[in-house]
Amino acid sequence: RSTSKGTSPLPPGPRAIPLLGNILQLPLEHQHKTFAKWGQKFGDFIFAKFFTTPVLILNSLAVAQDLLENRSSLYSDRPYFALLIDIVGWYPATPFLTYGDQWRRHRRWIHMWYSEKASLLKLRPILRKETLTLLLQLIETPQDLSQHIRRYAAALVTSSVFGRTITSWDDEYFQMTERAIHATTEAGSPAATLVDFVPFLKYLPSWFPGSAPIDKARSVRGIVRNMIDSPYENVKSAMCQGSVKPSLVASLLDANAHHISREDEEDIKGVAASIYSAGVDTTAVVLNTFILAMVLHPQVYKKAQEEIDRIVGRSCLPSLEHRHLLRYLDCMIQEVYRWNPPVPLGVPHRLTQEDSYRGYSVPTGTMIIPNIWRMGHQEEVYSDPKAFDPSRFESLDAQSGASKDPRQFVFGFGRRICPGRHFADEAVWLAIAHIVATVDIAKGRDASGKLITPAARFCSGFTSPPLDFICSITPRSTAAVKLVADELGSMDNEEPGNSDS
Ligand code: HEM
Repeated sequence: RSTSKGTSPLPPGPRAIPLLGNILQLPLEHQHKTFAKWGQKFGDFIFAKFFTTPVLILNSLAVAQDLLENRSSLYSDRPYFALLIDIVGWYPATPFLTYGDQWRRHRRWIHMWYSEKASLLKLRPILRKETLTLLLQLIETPQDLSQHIRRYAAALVTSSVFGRTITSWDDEYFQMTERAIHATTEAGSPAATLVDFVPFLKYLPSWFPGSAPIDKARSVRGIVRNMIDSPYENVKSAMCQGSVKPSLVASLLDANAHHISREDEEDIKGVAASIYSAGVDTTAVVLNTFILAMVLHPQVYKKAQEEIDRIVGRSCLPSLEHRHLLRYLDCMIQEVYRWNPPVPLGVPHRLTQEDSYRGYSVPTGTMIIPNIWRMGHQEEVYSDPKAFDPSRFESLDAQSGASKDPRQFVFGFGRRICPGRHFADEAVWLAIAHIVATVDIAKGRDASGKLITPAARFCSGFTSPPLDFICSITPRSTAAVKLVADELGSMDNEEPGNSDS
Protein backbone atom coordinates (compact mmCIF):
# COMPACT_ATOMS: atom_id res chain seq x y z
CA ARG A 1 0.00 0.00 0.00
CA SER A 2 2.26 2.76 -1.22
CA THR A 3 2.13 5.33 -3.98
CA SER A 4 3.99 5.24 -7.27
CA LYS A 5 6.83 7.27 -5.82
CA GLY A 6 7.00 4.82 -2.94
CA THR A 7 7.62 7.62 -0.46
CA SER A 8 4.68 7.67 1.92
CA PRO A 9 2.01 5.03 2.43
CA LEU A 10 -1.51 5.32 1.13
CA PRO A 11 -4.14 6.29 3.73
CA PRO A 12 -5.64 3.39 5.70
CA GLY A 13 -8.59 1.49 4.29
CA PRO A 14 -10.13 -1.93 3.71
CA ARG A 15 -8.05 -4.51 1.87
CA ALA A 16 -8.67 -4.43 -1.88
CA ILE A 17 -8.53 -7.35 -4.31
CA PRO A 18 -6.98 -7.14 -7.79
CA LEU A 19 -9.15 -5.60 -10.53
CA LEU A 20 -12.31 -5.35 -8.42
CA GLY A 21 -10.74 -3.38 -5.58
CA ASN A 22 -13.24 -2.99 -2.71
CA ILE A 23 -16.33 -3.17 -4.86
CA LEU A 24 -17.52 -6.46 -3.37
CA GLN A 25 -17.51 -4.91 0.12
CA LEU A 26 -19.94 -2.20 -0.97
CA PRO A 27 -23.63 -2.75 -0.33
CA LEU A 28 -26.04 -1.65 -3.06
CA GLU A 29 -27.91 0.62 -0.68
CA HIS A 30 -27.08 3.30 1.92
CA GLN A 31 -23.36 3.21 1.21
CA HIS A 32 -22.82 6.26 3.42
CA LYS A 33 -23.56 4.03 6.43
CA THR A 34 -20.98 1.46 5.33
CA PHE A 35 -18.39 4.22 4.87
CA ALA A 36 -19.22 5.50 8.37
CA LYS A 37 -18.65 1.96 9.74
CA TRP A 38 -15.33 1.72 7.91
CA GLY A 39 -14.48 4.99 9.67
CA GLN A 40 -14.67 3.29 13.10
CA LYS A 41 -11.79 1.06 12.01
CA PHE A 42 -9.80 3.28 9.66
CA GLY A 43 -10.52 6.88 10.76
CA ASP A 44 -11.80 10.05 9.14
CA PHE A 45 -10.23 9.50 5.75
CA ILE A 46 -10.27 6.12 4.11
CA PHE A 47 -8.53 4.91 1.01
CA ALA A 48 -10.34 2.35 -1.15
CA LYS A 49 -10.48 1.21 -4.74
CA PHE A 50 -13.58 0.94 -6.88
CA PHE A 51 -12.31 -1.41 -9.56
CA THR A 52 -8.96 0.20 -10.37
CA THR A 53 -10.00 3.77 -9.49
CA PRO A 54 -8.42 5.09 -6.26
CA VAL A 55 -11.03 6.57 -3.94
CA LEU A 56 -10.68 8.67 -0.79
CA ILE A 57 -13.71 8.80 1.50
CA LEU A 58 -13.91 11.82 3.77
CA ASN A 59 -15.81 11.02 6.94
CA SER A 60 -15.48 14.30 8.84
CA LEU A 61 -16.04 17.97 8.18
CA ALA A 62 -12.52 18.86 9.34
CA VAL A 63 -10.91 16.60 6.72
CA ALA A 64 -13.30 17.78 3.99
CA GLN A 65 -12.41 21.39 4.80
CA ASP A 66 -8.68 20.64 4.91
CA LEU A 67 -8.71 19.05 1.47
CA LEU A 68 -11.68 20.31 -0.55
CA GLU A 69 -11.57 23.87 0.74
CA ASN A 70 -8.04 24.70 1.88
CA ARG A 71 -6.49 22.84 -1.06
CA SER A 72 -9.27 23.55 -3.51
CA SER A 73 -6.91 24.24 -6.41
CA LEU A 74 -6.08 20.50 -6.37
CA TYR A 75 -9.43 19.02 -5.39
CA SER A 76 -12.00 20.73 -7.65
CA ASP A 77 -12.09 18.48 -10.68
CA ARG A 78 -14.77 15.84 -11.28
CA PRO A 79 -14.31 12.19 -12.20
CA TYR A 80 -15.61 11.38 -15.67
CA PHE A 81 -19.23 10.21 -15.38
CA ALA A 82 -19.27 8.11 -18.57
CA LEU A 83 -22.80 6.78 -18.20
CA LEU A 84 -24.50 10.14 -17.65
CA ILE A 85 -22.39 12.10 -20.13
CA ASP A 86 -21.73 9.68 -23.00
CA ILE A 87 -24.75 7.44 -22.85
CA VAL A 88 -27.57 9.44 -21.29
CA GLY A 89 -26.39 12.66 -22.96
CA TRP A 90 -26.05 15.08 -20.03
CA TYR A 91 -23.59 17.41 -21.71
CA PRO A 92 -22.50 20.09 -21.00
CA ALA A 93 -23.98 19.78 -17.49
CA THR A 94 -22.29 22.02 -14.89
CA PRO A 95 -21.98 19.39 -12.12
CA PHE A 96 -20.16 16.98 -14.46
CA LEU A 97 -17.79 19.41 -16.20
CA THR A 98 -14.08 19.06 -15.61
CA TYR A 99 -12.39 21.87 -13.71
CA GLY A 100 -11.53 24.42 -16.40
CA ASP A 101 -12.69 27.41 -18.39
CA GLN A 102 -16.02 26.00 -19.54
CA TRP A 103 -16.93 25.12 -15.96
CA ARG A 104 -15.83 28.61 -14.79
CA ARG A 105 -18.13 30.17 -17.39
CA HIS A 106 -21.10 28.10 -16.16
CA ARG A 107 -20.38 28.99 -12.55
CA ARG A 108 -20.11 32.71 -13.39
CA TRP A 109 -23.54 32.67 -15.01
CA ILE A 110 -25.19 30.76 -12.16
CA HIS A 111 -23.48 32.93 -9.55
CA MET A 112 -24.67 36.09 -11.27
CA TRP A 113 -28.27 34.92 -11.13
CA TYR A 114 -28.50 33.00 -7.85
CA SER A 115 -25.81 34.29 -5.50
CA GLU A 116 -25.38 38.01 -5.91
CA LYS A 117 -27.42 39.89 -3.34
CA ALA A 118 -29.20 42.06 -5.88
CA SER A 119 -30.19 39.03 -7.98
CA LEU A 120 -31.50 37.16 -4.97
CA LEU A 121 -33.65 40.16 -4.11
CA LYS A 122 -35.04 40.16 -7.64
CA LEU A 123 -35.98 36.50 -7.26
CA ARG A 124 -37.96 37.10 -4.07
CA PRO A 125 -41.30 37.82 -5.78
CA ILE A 126 -41.03 34.41 -7.47
CA LEU A 127 -40.35 32.78 -4.12
CA ARG A 128 -43.29 34.56 -2.52
CA LYS A 129 -45.73 33.73 -5.29
CA GLU A 130 -44.76 30.07 -5.51
CA THR A 131 -44.84 29.70 -1.72
CA LEU A 132 -48.39 31.03 -1.60
CA THR A 133 -49.40 28.72 -4.45
CA LEU A 134 -47.86 25.81 -2.55
CA LEU A 135 -49.89 26.67 0.53
CA LEU A 136 -53.18 26.97 -1.32
CA GLN A 137 -52.56 23.63 -3.01
CA LEU A 138 -51.68 22.01 0.33
CA ILE A 139 -54.88 23.34 1.83
CA GLU A 140 -57.05 22.26 -1.12
CA THR A 141 -55.62 18.78 -1.77
CA PRO A 142 -53.36 17.83 1.15
CA GLN A 143 -53.31 14.19 0.03
CA ASP A 144 -51.12 15.26 -2.93
CA LEU A 145 -48.46 16.67 -0.61
CA SER A 146 -45.39 15.33 -2.39
CA GLN A 147 -46.66 16.46 -5.82
CA HIS A 148 -47.25 19.98 -4.48
CA ILE A 149 -43.76 20.13 -3.00
CA ARG A 150 -42.19 18.97 -6.24
CA ARG A 151 -44.19 21.43 -8.29
CA TYR A 152 -43.06 24.18 -5.91
CA ALA A 153 -39.38 23.30 -6.32
CA ALA A 154 -39.74 22.95 -10.10
CA ALA A 155 -41.70 26.19 -10.51
CA LEU A 156 -39.01 28.17 -8.66
CA VAL A 157 -36.42 26.88 -11.07
CA THR A 158 -38.42 27.21 -14.29
CA SER A 159 -39.66 30.71 -13.42
CA SER A 160 -36.16 31.94 -12.75
CA VAL A 161 -34.39 30.02 -15.52
CA PHE A 162 -36.93 30.22 -18.36
CA GLY A 163 -39.49 32.79 -17.14
CA ARG A 164 -42.10 30.05 -17.29
CA THR A 165 -44.08 29.12 -14.23
CA ILE A 166 -45.62 25.72 -13.56
CA THR A 167 -49.05 26.07 -12.08
CA SER A 168 -50.11 22.45 -11.88
CA TRP A 169 -48.80 18.93 -11.77
CA ASP A 170 -50.21 18.30 -15.27
CA ASP A 171 -48.19 21.06 -16.91
CA GLU A 172 -46.82 19.61 -20.15
CA TYR A 173 -43.27 20.98 -19.75
CA PHE A 174 -43.15 19.88 -16.12
CA GLN A 175 -44.18 16.35 -17.04
CA MET A 176 -41.54 16.20 -19.77
CA THR A 177 -38.74 17.34 -17.45
CA GLU A 178 -39.91 15.03 -14.70
CA ARG A 179 -39.78 12.10 -17.14
CA ALA A 180 -36.23 13.05 -18.09
CA ILE A 181 -35.08 13.39 -14.48
CA HIS A 182 -36.80 10.19 -13.45
CA ALA A 183 -35.29 8.28 -16.38
CA THR A 184 -31.84 9.68 -15.54
CA THR A 185 -32.15 8.63 -11.90
CA GLU A 186 -33.23 5.16 -13.00
CA ALA A 187 -30.23 4.96 -15.33
CA GLY A 188 -27.77 5.52 -12.44
CA SER A 189 -26.17 8.09 -10.12
CA PRO A 190 -22.86 9.80 -10.92
CA ALA A 191 -19.93 7.46 -10.20
CA ALA A 192 -22.25 4.67 -9.18
CA THR A 193 -22.35 2.47 -12.25
CA LEU A 194 -19.96 -0.02 -13.77
CA VAL A 195 -19.52 2.08 -16.93
CA ASP A 196 -18.10 4.94 -14.84
CA PHE A 197 -15.24 2.69 -13.80
CA VAL A 198 -14.89 0.52 -16.89
CA PRO A 199 -15.65 3.08 -19.64
CA PHE A 200 -15.13 0.74 -22.60
CA LEU A 201 -18.38 -0.99 -21.55
CA LYS A 202 -20.25 1.90 -23.14
CA TYR A 203 -19.44 0.35 -26.52
CA LEU A 204 -21.16 -2.95 -25.67
CA PRO A 205 -23.75 -3.74 -28.34
CA SER A 206 -27.33 -4.46 -27.20
CA TRP A 207 -27.06 -8.17 -28.04
CA PHE A 208 -24.12 -8.62 -25.65
CA PRO A 209 -25.02 -10.45 -22.42
CA GLY A 210 -25.17 -8.03 -19.46
CA SER A 211 -25.69 -4.93 -21.60
CA ALA A 212 -29.29 -4.37 -20.43
CA PRO A 213 -28.52 -1.49 -17.98
CA ILE A 214 -26.49 0.28 -20.66
CA ASP A 215 -29.29 -0.22 -23.17
CA LYS A 216 -31.75 1.21 -20.70
CA ALA A 217 -29.53 4.26 -20.25
CA ARG A 218 -29.29 4.65 -24.04
CA SER A 219 -33.07 4.69 -24.31
CA VAL A 220 -33.21 7.78 -22.07
CA ARG A 221 -31.04 9.92 -24.35
CA GLY A 222 -33.89 11.27 -26.50
CA ILE A 223 -35.99 12.37 -23.52
CA VAL A 224 -33.01 14.11 -21.92
CA ARG A 225 -32.11 15.88 -25.18
CA ASN A 226 -35.67 17.13 -25.47
CA MET A 227 -35.55 18.45 -21.92
CA ILE A 228 -32.31 20.30 -22.67
CA ASP A 229 -33.38 21.74 -26.06
CA SER A 230 -37.07 22.54 -25.99
CA PRO A 231 -37.38 25.10 -23.14
CA TYR A 232 -34.38 26.95 -24.54
CA GLU A 233 -35.93 27.10 -28.02
CA ASN A 234 -39.15 28.41 -26.47
CA VAL A 235 -37.32 31.30 -24.79
CA LYS A 236 -35.55 32.07 -28.04
CA SER A 237 -38.74 32.23 -30.06
CA ALA A 238 -40.44 34.30 -27.34
CA MET A 239 -37.53 36.74 -27.64
CA CYS A 240 -38.00 36.98 -31.39
CA GLN A 241 -41.68 37.73 -30.87
CA GLY A 242 -40.86 40.32 -28.18
CA SER A 243 -42.90 38.47 -25.55
CA VAL A 244 -40.10 37.14 -23.36
CA LYS A 245 -40.20 37.30 -19.57
CA PRO A 246 -37.07 38.07 -17.53
CA SER A 247 -35.06 34.90 -16.89
CA LEU A 248 -31.53 33.55 -16.73
CA VAL A 249 -31.73 32.17 -20.27
CA ALA A 250 -33.20 35.40 -21.67
CA SER A 251 -30.47 37.45 -20.01
CA LEU A 252 -27.72 35.21 -21.40
CA LEU A 253 -29.22 35.32 -24.89
CA ASP A 254 -29.46 39.06 -24.61
CA ALA A 255 -25.86 39.45 -23.43
CA ASN A 256 -24.62 37.35 -26.37
CA ALA A 257 -27.07 38.78 -28.91
CA HIS A 258 -24.41 40.31 -31.20
CA HIS A 259 -22.91 36.92 -31.92
CA ILE A 260 -24.00 33.63 -30.47
CA SER A 261 -22.02 30.54 -31.40
CA ARG A 262 -23.18 26.93 -31.25
CA GLU A 263 -20.94 26.43 -28.19
CA ASP A 264 -22.54 29.43 -26.46
CA GLU A 265 -25.96 27.95 -27.11
CA GLU A 266 -24.96 24.53 -25.81
CA ASP A 267 -23.50 26.11 -22.67
CA ILE A 268 -26.65 28.12 -21.99
CA LYS A 269 -28.80 25.02 -22.44
CA GLY A 270 -26.44 23.00 -20.25
CA VAL A 271 -26.56 25.53 -17.42
CA ALA A 272 -30.36 25.76 -17.58
CA ALA A 273 -30.90 21.99 -17.55
CA SER A 274 -28.30 21.56 -14.78
CA ILE A 275 -30.09 24.01 -12.55
CA TYR A 276 -33.30 22.04 -12.95
CA SER A 277 -31.70 18.69 -12.29
CA ALA A 278 -29.59 19.95 -9.36
CA GLY A 279 -32.19 22.17 -7.73
CA VAL A 280 -35.53 20.36 -7.83
CA ASP A 281 -34.89 16.98 -6.21
CA THR A 282 -32.72 18.45 -3.47
CA THR A 283 -35.15 21.20 -2.45
CA ALA A 284 -38.03 18.69 -2.48
CA VAL A 285 -36.10 16.28 -0.25
CA VAL A 286 -35.63 18.99 2.40
CA LEU A 287 -39.32 19.93 2.42
CA ASN A 288 -40.55 16.32 2.50
CA THR A 289 -38.11 15.56 5.32
CA PHE A 290 -39.40 18.57 7.23
CA ILE A 291 -43.02 17.36 6.97
CA LEU A 292 -42.05 13.83 8.05
CA ALA A 293 -40.13 15.20 11.05
CA MET A 294 -43.11 17.32 12.08
CA VAL A 295 -45.51 14.35 11.88
CA LEU A 296 -43.17 12.44 14.17
CA HIS A 297 -42.43 15.34 16.54
CA PRO A 298 -45.60 17.38 17.13
CA GLN A 299 -44.05 19.16 20.14
CA VAL A 300 -41.37 20.63 17.87
CA TYR A 301 -43.99 21.84 15.42
CA LYS A 302 -46.06 23.39 18.20
CA LYS A 303 -43.04 25.26 19.54
CA ALA A 304 -42.27 26.65 16.07
CA GLN A 305 -45.90 27.75 15.66
CA GLU A 306 -45.84 29.49 19.05
CA GLU A 307 -42.68 31.34 18.04
CA ILE A 308 -44.20 32.52 14.75
CA ASP A 309 -47.42 33.59 16.48
CA ARG A 310 -45.43 35.54 19.08
CA ILE A 311 -43.09 37.28 16.65
CA VAL A 312 -45.00 37.60 13.38
CA GLY A 313 -48.54 37.44 14.77
CA ARG A 314 -51.53 35.76 13.15
CA SER A 315 -52.75 38.67 11.10
CA CYS A 316 -49.92 38.57 8.59
CA LEU A 317 -47.66 36.00 6.96
CA PRO A 318 -43.94 35.60 7.69
CA SER A 319 -41.43 37.08 5.28
CA LEU A 320 -37.68 36.81 4.87
CA GLU A 321 -37.35 40.04 6.86
CA HIS A 322 -38.52 38.08 9.93
CA ARG A 323 -35.83 35.47 9.46
CA HIS A 324 -33.29 36.73 11.98
CA LEU A 325 -36.00 37.00 14.65
CA LEU A 326 -37.23 33.41 14.36
CA ARG A 327 -34.46 31.59 16.18
CA TYR A 328 -36.25 28.31 16.88
CA LEU A 329 -37.45 28.03 13.28
CA ASP A 330 -33.84 28.29 12.15
CA CYS A 331 -32.75 25.57 14.63
CA MET A 332 -35.53 23.35 13.27
CA ILE A 333 -34.41 23.87 9.67
CA GLN A 334 -30.79 23.16 10.58
CA GLU A 335 -31.93 19.93 12.20
CA VAL A 336 -33.85 18.95 9.05
CA TYR A 337 -30.68 19.43 6.98
CA ARG A 338 -28.58 17.48 9.50
CA TRP A 339 -31.02 14.63 10.13
CA ASN A 340 -31.40 13.74 6.46
CA PRO A 341 -28.85 15.51 4.22
CA PRO A 342 -30.43 15.59 0.72
CA VAL A 343 -27.26 14.46 -1.07
CA PRO A 344 -25.71 12.02 1.45
CA LEU A 345 -22.47 11.43 -0.45
CA GLY A 346 -22.30 14.78 -2.25
CA VAL A 347 -20.99 14.80 -5.81
CA PRO A 348 -17.50 13.24 -6.05
CA HIS A 349 -14.51 15.51 -6.66
CA ARG A 350 -11.25 14.42 -8.31
CA LEU A 351 -7.68 15.14 -7.29
CA THR A 352 -5.65 16.56 -10.18
CA GLN A 353 -2.16 16.14 -8.74
CA GLU A 354 -0.59 13.76 -6.20
CA ASP A 355 -0.94 15.16 -2.70
CA SER A 356 0.20 14.26 0.78
CA TYR A 357 -1.97 14.57 3.86
CA ARG A 358 -1.13 13.76 7.49
CA GLY A 359 1.81 11.61 6.43
CA TYR A 360 -0.06 9.74 3.70
CA SER A 361 0.08 10.06 -0.06
CA VAL A 362 -3.02 10.48 -2.20
CA PRO A 363 -2.45 9.56 -5.88
CA THR A 364 -3.33 11.78 -8.85
CA GLY A 365 -6.80 11.01 -10.18
CA THR A 366 -8.20 9.84 -6.83
CA MET A 367 -11.97 10.15 -6.63
CA ILE A 368 -12.90 12.08 -3.49
CA ILE A 369 -16.21 11.20 -1.80
CA PRO A 370 -17.34 13.50 1.01
CA ASN A 371 -19.56 11.48 3.36
CA ILE A 372 -21.94 14.34 4.11
CA TRP A 373 -24.36 12.05 5.93
CA ARG A 374 -21.64 11.02 8.39
CA MET A 375 -20.67 14.67 8.97
CA GLY A 376 -24.17 15.25 10.31
CA HIS A 377 -24.13 12.05 12.35
CA GLN A 378 -20.81 12.32 14.17
CA GLU A 379 -21.51 11.44 17.83
CA GLU A 380 -18.69 13.71 18.99
CA VAL A 381 -20.34 16.72 17.35
CA TYR A 382 -24.06 15.89 17.54
CA SER A 383 -25.01 13.76 20.53
CA ASP A 384 -27.64 11.09 19.84
CA PRO A 385 -27.45 11.87 16.11
CA LYS A 386 -30.35 9.61 15.11
CA ALA A 387 -32.77 11.71 17.17
CA PHE A 388 -34.53 14.67 15.55
CA ASP A 389 -33.93 17.41 18.10
CA PRO A 390 -33.70 21.10 17.07
CA SER A 391 -32.90 22.08 20.66
CA ARG A 392 -29.33 20.83 20.08
CA PHE A 393 -28.75 24.13 18.23
CA GLU A 394 -30.74 26.36 20.57
CA SER A 395 -28.25 27.08 23.32
CA LEU A 396 -25.17 27.50 21.10
CA ASP A 397 -23.42 30.86 21.07
CA ALA A 398 -22.67 32.52 17.73
CA GLN A 399 -19.28 30.83 17.34
CA SER A 400 -20.21 27.24 18.16
CA GLY A 401 -23.53 27.75 16.38
CA ALA A 402 -21.66 28.59 13.20
CA SER A 403 -19.26 25.68 13.61
CA LYS A 404 -22.13 23.19 13.97
CA ASP A 405 -24.41 24.62 11.29
CA PRO A 406 -25.08 21.73 8.85
CA ARG A 407 -25.30 24.25 6.00
CA GLN A 408 -21.50 24.12 6.15
CA PHE A 409 -21.56 20.65 4.58
CA VAL A 410 -24.95 19.78 3.06
CA PHE A 411 -24.22 22.04 0.06
CA GLY A 412 -20.79 20.54 -0.65
CA PHE A 413 -17.35 22.10 -0.57
CA GLY A 414 -14.73 24.44 -1.94
CA ARG A 415 -14.90 25.74 -5.49
CA ARG A 416 -17.57 23.16 -6.35
CA ILE A 417 -19.88 24.20 -3.52
CA CYS A 418 -23.52 24.38 -4.61
CA PRO A 419 -23.96 27.71 -6.44
CA GLY A 420 -27.73 27.62 -5.76
CA ARG A 421 -27.36 27.31 -1.98
CA HIS A 422 -28.47 30.83 -1.06
CA PHE A 423 -31.52 30.60 -3.28
CA ALA A 424 -32.33 27.07 -2.08
CA ASP A 425 -31.97 28.08 1.56
CA GLU A 426 -34.33 31.03 1.09
CA ALA A 427 -36.83 28.81 -0.74
CA VAL A 428 -36.71 26.21 2.03
CA TRP A 429 -37.01 28.83 4.77
CA LEU A 430 -39.93 30.64 3.16
CA ALA A 431 -41.91 27.47 2.45
CA ILE A 432 -41.36 26.11 5.96
CA ALA A 433 -42.16 29.42 7.68
CA HIS A 434 -45.42 29.72 5.72
CA ILE A 435 -46.42 26.12 6.38
CA VAL A 436 -45.79 26.55 10.12
CA ALA A 437 -47.80 29.79 10.17
CA THR A 438 -50.84 28.55 8.30
CA VAL A 439 -51.43 24.80 8.61
CA ASP A 440 -51.44 22.06 11.23
CA ILE A 441 -49.59 18.84 10.51
CA ALA A 442 -50.42 15.55 12.21
CA LYS A 443 -50.39 11.79 11.71
CA GLY A 444 -52.69 10.47 8.99
CA ARG A 445 -55.18 7.61 9.35
CA ASP A 446 -55.52 4.36 7.44
CA ALA A 447 -58.76 3.13 5.83
CA SER A 448 -60.01 1.80 9.17
CA GLY A 449 -59.39 5.16 10.86
CA LYS A 450 -56.30 4.03 12.79
CA LEU A 451 -53.54 6.62 13.25
CA ILE A 452 -50.39 5.77 11.30
CA THR A 453 -46.93 6.52 12.60
CA PRO A 454 -44.63 6.76 9.57
CA ALA A 455 -41.15 5.28 9.72
CA ALA A 456 -38.19 7.65 9.67
CA ARG A 457 -36.74 5.93 6.62
CA PHE A 458 -35.14 7.40 3.53
CA CYS A 459 -34.56 6.15 -0.01
CA SER A 460 -31.10 5.13 -1.00
CA GLY A 461 -29.64 6.87 -4.02
CA PHE A 462 -28.03 10.08 -5.16
CA THR A 463 -30.65 12.01 -3.15
CA SER A 464 -32.44 10.71 -0.06
CA PRO A 465 -36.18 11.47 -0.06
CA PRO A 466 -38.22 9.97 2.80
CA LEU A 467 -40.08 6.78 1.89
CA ASP A 468 -43.72 7.56 1.03
CA PHE A 469 -45.79 8.40 4.09
CA ILE A 470 -49.22 9.76 4.78
CA CYS A 471 -50.11 12.62 7.08
CA SER A 472 -52.89 15.05 7.82
CA ILE A 473 -52.60 18.71 6.81
CA THR A 474 -55.37 21.11 7.84
CA PRO A 475 -55.57 24.92 7.86
CA ARG A 476 -54.99 26.49 11.28
CA SER A 477 -57.93 28.85 10.74
CA THR A 478 -60.15 30.26 8.02
CA ALA A 479 -58.39 33.57 8.58
CA ALA A 480 -55.08 31.93 7.64
CA VAL A 481 -56.56 30.59 4.39
CA LYS A 482 -57.94 34.03 3.56
CA LEU A 483 -54.57 35.65 4.22
CA VAL A 484 -52.90 33.31 1.75
CA ALA A 485 -55.61 33.71 -0.92
CA ASP A 486 -55.66 37.53 -0.56
CA GLU A 487 -51.92 37.85 -0.78
CA LEU A 488 -51.74 35.60 -3.82
CA GLY A 489 -54.54 37.58 -5.44
CA SER A 490 -52.68 40.81 -4.80
CA MET A 491 -49.63 39.41 -6.58
CA ASP A 492 -51.49 38.43 -9.72
CA ASN A 493 -50.72 41.67 -11.49
CA GLU A 494 -47.06 41.64 -10.52
CA GLU A 495 -44.58 40.40 -13.11
CA PRO A 496 -42.50 37.57 -11.57
CA GLY A 497 -38.78 38.28 -11.53
CA ASN A 498 -39.34 41.84 -12.61
CA SER A 499 -39.57 43.59 -9.29
CA ASP A 500 -36.93 45.12 -7.10
CA SER A 501 -38.93 44.67 -3.94
C1 HEM B 1 -31.51 22.23 -0.54
C2 HEM B 1 -31.20 22.22 -1.81
C3 HEM B 1 -29.85 21.85 -2.37
C4 HEM B 1 -28.86 21.06 -1.86
C5 HEM B 1 -28.85 20.31 -0.54
C6 HEM B 1 -27.78 21.05 -2.83
C7 HEM B 1 -26.60 20.34 -2.66
C8 HEM B 1 -25.58 20.31 -3.58
C9 HEM B 1 -24.35 19.55 -3.43
C10 HEM B 1 -23.99 18.67 -2.24
C11 HEM B 1 -23.59 19.77 -4.54
C12 HEM B 1 -22.21 19.20 -4.82
C13 HEM B 1 -21.15 20.17 -4.33
C14 HEM B 1 -19.75 19.64 -4.41
O1 HEM B 1 -19.36 19.10 -5.44
O2 HEM B 1 -19.00 19.73 -3.42
C15 HEM B 1 -24.35 20.66 -5.39
C16 HEM B 1 -23.91 21.09 -6.64
C17 HEM B 1 -24.66 21.90 -7.46
N1 HEM B 1 -25.87 22.50 -7.17
FE1 HEM B 1 -26.94 22.28 -5.48
N2 HEM B 1 -28.13 21.82 -3.89
C18 HEM B 1 -29.39 22.35 -3.65
C19 HEM B 1 -30.10 23.20 -4.47
C20 HEM B 1 -29.64 23.74 -5.64
C21 HEM B 1 -30.32 24.74 -6.43
C22 HEM B 1 -31.67 25.37 -6.07
C23 HEM B 1 -29.55 24.98 -7.53
C24 HEM B 1 -29.76 25.97 -8.65
C25 HEM B 1 -30.32 27.12 -8.51
C26 HEM B 1 -28.38 24.11 -7.43
C27 HEM B 1 -27.37 24.04 -8.37
C28 HEM B 1 -26.24 23.25 -8.26
C29 HEM B 1 -25.23 23.12 -9.31
C30 HEM B 1 -25.27 23.77 -10.69
C31 HEM B 1 -24.23 22.28 -8.81
C32 HEM B 1 -22.95 21.82 -9.50
C33 HEM B 1 -21.80 22.73 -9.07
C34 HEM B 1 -20.46 22.40 -9.72
O3 HEM B 1 -20.23 21.25 -10.11
O4 HEM B 1 -19.62 23.31 -9.82
N3 HEM B 1 -28.47 23.39 -6.27
N4 HEM B 1 -25.54 20.99 -4.79
